[in-house]
Amino acid sequence: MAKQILTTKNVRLSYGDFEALHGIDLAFDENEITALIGPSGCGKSTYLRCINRMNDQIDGVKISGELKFNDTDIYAEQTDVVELRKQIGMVFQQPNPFPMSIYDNVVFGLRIAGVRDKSMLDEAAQAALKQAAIWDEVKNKLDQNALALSGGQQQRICIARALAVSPNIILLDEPTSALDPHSSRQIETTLLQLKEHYTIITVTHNLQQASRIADRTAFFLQGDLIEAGTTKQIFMNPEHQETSDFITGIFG
Ligand SMILES: Nc1ncnc2c1ncn2[C@@H]1O[C@H](COP(=O)(O)OP(=O)(O)OP(=O)(O)O)[C@@H](O)[C@H]1O
Repeated sequence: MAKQILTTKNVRLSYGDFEALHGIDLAFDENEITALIGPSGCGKSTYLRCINRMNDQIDGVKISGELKFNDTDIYAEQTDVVELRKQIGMVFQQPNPFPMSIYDNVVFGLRIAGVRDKSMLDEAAQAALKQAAIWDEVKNKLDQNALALSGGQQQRICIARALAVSPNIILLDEPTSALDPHSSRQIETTLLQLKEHYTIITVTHNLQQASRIADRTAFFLQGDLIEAGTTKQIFMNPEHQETSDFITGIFG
């Protein structure tokens, strides 16, 4: 039986007086891709950011409920957020490589963690770039500035940067929405390969993308989780009318 790696129970989040999440119960199995879908403003990104405490920095945010990564209580006082983010990495909508070489981008997290050994860094950089399916394109120019790469290549560098610190879970917030169709498909192929080693949670507006890559899909609407299930069930046989309306394009 698949192992649950992350469980969230009754997650509520308010920005000041505005409650953006109304009590989300959702669990994730290891080595699966889950797509979070729903119309704009329904809380997908807010929920995703709760998982590695990226909302903590926002003024006036209140979060309650239980979020557990394996046995770690994500919001417990003693939880080390830097350590948590090593294990739960994140890739954003806009590729955001740092203005430094490809190599320095990929080993950035390892250096922060104190790794200085050159051969360890080299090995980790090569492994992460291979896993992110960009090694062949950059292996001869690792000292080139990452900002000189195309958008799709930059996004795969960002994926490599997230992978280099050996996370368990990778969160992706619309990772392909700023990319052309060819680059998007390359990222999709990469994600499908990565799920062998990682658990992947991705926000997407692209329903075809969700149906192509996700094992499970969760449909959000106005701060509620309407339903979650296998992608096939959500797309072919949803339990709720709102899900069906969204999938068939009646709203959203
Ligand atoms: N920093 C913030 N301060 C106040 N309100 C916010 C903040 N971030 C998001 N919101 C509000 O919370 C609600 C959920 O936003 P969120 O970005 O999570 O939705 P989403 O489903 O990811 O939307 P989209 O698909 O457009 O990215 C929206 O009403 C949004 O305006």
